[in-house]
Amino acid sequence: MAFLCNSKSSVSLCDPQKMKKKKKNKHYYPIKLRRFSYAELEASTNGFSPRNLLGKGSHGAVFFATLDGGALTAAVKVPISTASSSAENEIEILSKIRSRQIVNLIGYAVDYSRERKLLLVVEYMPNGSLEDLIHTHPKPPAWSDRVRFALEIAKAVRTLHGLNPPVIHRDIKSSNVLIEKASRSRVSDFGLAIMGHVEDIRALSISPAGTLGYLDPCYVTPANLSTKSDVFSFGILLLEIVSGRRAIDVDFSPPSIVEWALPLIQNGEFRGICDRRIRWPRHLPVVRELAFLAARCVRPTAEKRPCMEEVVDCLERIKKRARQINIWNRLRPRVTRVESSWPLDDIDGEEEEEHVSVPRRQSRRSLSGRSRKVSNLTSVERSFAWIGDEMTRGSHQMGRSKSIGCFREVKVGPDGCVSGMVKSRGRVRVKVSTVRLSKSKSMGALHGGNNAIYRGNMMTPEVDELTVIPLLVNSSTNAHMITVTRVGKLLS
Ligand SMILES: Nc1ncnc2c1ncn2[C@@H]1O[C@H](COP(=O)(O)OP(=O)(O)OP(=O)(O)O)[C@@H](O)[C@H]1O
Repeated sequence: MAFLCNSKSSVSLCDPQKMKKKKKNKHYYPIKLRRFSYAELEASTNGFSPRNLLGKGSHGAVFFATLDGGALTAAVKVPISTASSSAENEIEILSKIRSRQIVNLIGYAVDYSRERKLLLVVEYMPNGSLEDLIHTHPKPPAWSDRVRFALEIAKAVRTLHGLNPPVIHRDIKSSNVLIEKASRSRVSDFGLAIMGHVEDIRALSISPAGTLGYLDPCYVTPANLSTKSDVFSFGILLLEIVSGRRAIDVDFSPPSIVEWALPLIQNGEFRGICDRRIRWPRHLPVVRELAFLAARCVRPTAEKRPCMEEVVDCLERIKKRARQINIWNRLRPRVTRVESSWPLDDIDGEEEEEHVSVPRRQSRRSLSGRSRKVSNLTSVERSFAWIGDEMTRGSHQMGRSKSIGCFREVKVGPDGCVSGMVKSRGRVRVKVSTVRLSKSKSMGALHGGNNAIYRGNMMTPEVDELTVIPLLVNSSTNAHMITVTRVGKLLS
């Protein structure tokens, strides 16, 4: 049977006959499932050796396999006998879908010797699951990665819901999100997924299923099934991503993540739901928006939850905001405190106090007159703080920022003034006559000379769309590298 494909989606529902015609479209991939022999899979997993075991779930075990003489690495899912219907279901659905957003099916094998079990061969994801990453990894993911993961998962679910007929995954959770080599996340495990129009599925009276903690409370009878059940599970996953706590965790009171997080969100206590293992102060606006989005996804009334399209849009905005904050973090001199309405700086001791350090050529003492804690901000630094504030309020002015080059042939005068040429990677070559490096080590602020201050940015008069930010004075080599950042939109 052929199904329609949304050309914008990277998923294809495939009819092999039509695939030939569509082959040129990069969104379409031919789906040709390979049939492996049981012996082949047995050999490729060293006889399903515990050393090859990647993990166990309620439906069976997953083994690492090396096939085709080492050319193909894969994961082989061996279901427990009672779960063979889940394997059949997974083959049924994954044989029609191919996407970079999901863990695709490569092929299958039938174990004739036992209870005619179906073994699934799926793409191998070398970086484990999101569950491992959030809960057990020694270095938990940073905020920008968390937002990216949330967006990738949301896009995958949106794609599934956007198919014709739609696919409802029914088991969105952190252990079903696997991380590929390039750290991208993909949705896996389609054992419970259902393909079809909601009305048709409801008529089939398939019993509600899912994982405790992620299961939509509205979905208690087959008649209540809708794509909004996935939205609920996604909301739980989002809370897990933000808080770093499990969907159900008896170490917390209340153990249910929804009951624990919602009152905190309603009271605006975003610090309370943040994963404390990572530095977070400046990302509080991001956390706040993620939390609001999660709260909308887990609304008790399914109709009031957003659809995945809306969730993706919202996460795109949050991702932009996180990126702006990251840029701002790089631009902003590290300060003990900023004299602005920045709401995040009063966080218990998380801000680093940074003192001025001096390039090797100058003694610390020779600059001592100028050295200061940066709580005494210069006008430029204050202007930077203004940019940060704008970002927090959601200004999109800083949307386009790109490092395009760095200072070369720079001289630092005894008074701390810097002059030299900017050699950009592109065509622009800017002469910067004098900038005073009022703070060194990893950050500095520019002053005076031929530079003008425009809405908080340092701007060379020669090229009005460049912002010159001294980022690094490499004292070990005496090379003075100053990053030049293009912030065109700010100047509009
Ligand atoms: N394609 C894969 N590549 C690498 N590791 C995988 C792959 N698929 C599964 N795993 C690992 O095996 C574990 C078990 O996966 P499986 O899908 O069987 O169960 P689960 O999702 O953890 O739990 P449940 O079956 O109860 O939903 C996963 O947590 C993951 O660590």
